[in-house]
Amino acid sequence: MNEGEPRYLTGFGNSHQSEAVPGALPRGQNSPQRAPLGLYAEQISGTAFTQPRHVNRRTWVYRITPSARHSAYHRIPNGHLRSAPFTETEPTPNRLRWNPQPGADNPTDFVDGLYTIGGNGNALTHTGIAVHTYRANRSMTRRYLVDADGELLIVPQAGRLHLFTELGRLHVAPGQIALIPRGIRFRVDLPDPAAAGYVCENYGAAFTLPERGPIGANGLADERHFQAPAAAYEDPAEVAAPVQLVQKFGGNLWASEFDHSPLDVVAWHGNYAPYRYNLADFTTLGTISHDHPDPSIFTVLTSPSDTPGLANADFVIFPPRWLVAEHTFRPPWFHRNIMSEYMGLIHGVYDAKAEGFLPGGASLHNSFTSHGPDAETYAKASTVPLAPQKVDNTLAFMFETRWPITLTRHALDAPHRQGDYDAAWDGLAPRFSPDADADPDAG
Ligand SMILES: O=C(O)Cc1cc(O)ccc1O
Ligand SMILES: [Fe+2]
Repeated sequence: MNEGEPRYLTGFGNSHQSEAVPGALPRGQNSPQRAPLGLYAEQISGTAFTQPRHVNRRTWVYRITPSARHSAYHRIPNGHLRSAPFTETEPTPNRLRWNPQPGADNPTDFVDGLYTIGGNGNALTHTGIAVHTYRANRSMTRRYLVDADGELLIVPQAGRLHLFTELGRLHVAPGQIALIPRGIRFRVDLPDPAAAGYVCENYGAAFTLPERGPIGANGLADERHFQAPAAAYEDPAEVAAPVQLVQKFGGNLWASEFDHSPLDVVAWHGNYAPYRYNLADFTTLGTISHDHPDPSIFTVLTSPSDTPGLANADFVIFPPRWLVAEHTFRPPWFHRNIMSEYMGLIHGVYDAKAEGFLPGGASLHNSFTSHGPDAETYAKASTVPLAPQKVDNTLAFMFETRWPITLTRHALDAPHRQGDYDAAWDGLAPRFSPDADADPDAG
């Protein structure tokens, strides 16, 4: 059940059904007196039973051992993992940027390699997000992870990840993303010597696709490009018990010893499932006349809040695209927003930053901090002849969130944080001249 390319089920939020062994899924009902093939039935509810149908998420699993059979959890060290509420540092109005974080020296699996940058909200009241990075150089062996605090949006930057989840296997590479729902158990194998990337731990409402409004029925991310895993389970004969299940709960790591693999689901049906998505499948829209659109046009996934249009978090990408706007300053404009923006770079160069924003690096522009193009980008983009231009070799992303992100102590004091980020805007000298043309670019 463990070899080769995984099989996938198509569609975002679909009600899927999948059997690793034919006949494992009961027909016509969820909980027969005895489930097929000697399996145990269990329901995993990602939403309250009574939430409206369009957001209701639950999956029925048919497993070898009930997940209830395990010993007590005990606390284990959190390493560099931290949770909301974030109180280690004062929220900062400064613009911050980090160089790529050094890789791990010691043997480090995905759990050990989680490193929290910061976040907002509260893990226990299911609001806000945490931003983490990961650096790993070995597979999780006889070890599994489950996060009761939030869902995990994993954005690989270097190295592939093989995710073996309760519901089956997902392979992801840089340029793709994976989402592990809250409460779903998994482990991470590394087919390459090392892996690095970013994680948005979403404490709030599950990520969903944004409304398209006047865009119409197509464009942005399409439901059919999301893939959930087909059922797959670890062969009990191949798992050397005891194994450790690490649970993130209330901001801390806990561990329980299991005498069997927690990945023992032989069949499942429902709509609460992990998925992967290839960012190259995103249909990128932009202006075909003038002016730079707001980046909400690049939203892949959104975690709504109780206020319509105000996201707990948005996952936004800046993929390769054509720029054709006439008489327009084409890169992002100077701006200050109520929303807070954590950005990372998967590869290439980001169009607002000619210098210093590196693949594997990151920036944070908290609520109402002034930012935008650096001096070099401004100088070029305000004078360049405006022929149609392909922005290629680039893939940046943003975790945009409704509340300021408060940093962890280690992220604020990190040696790889750039001390001179403010200098990016130093070269923007005043150019005001009352006698100049009123509107030299008027179209
Ligand atoms: O700050 C950034 O680079 C992200 C961003 C991009 C854009 O095109 C418009 C606004 C915005 O915050
Ligand atoms: Fe911004």
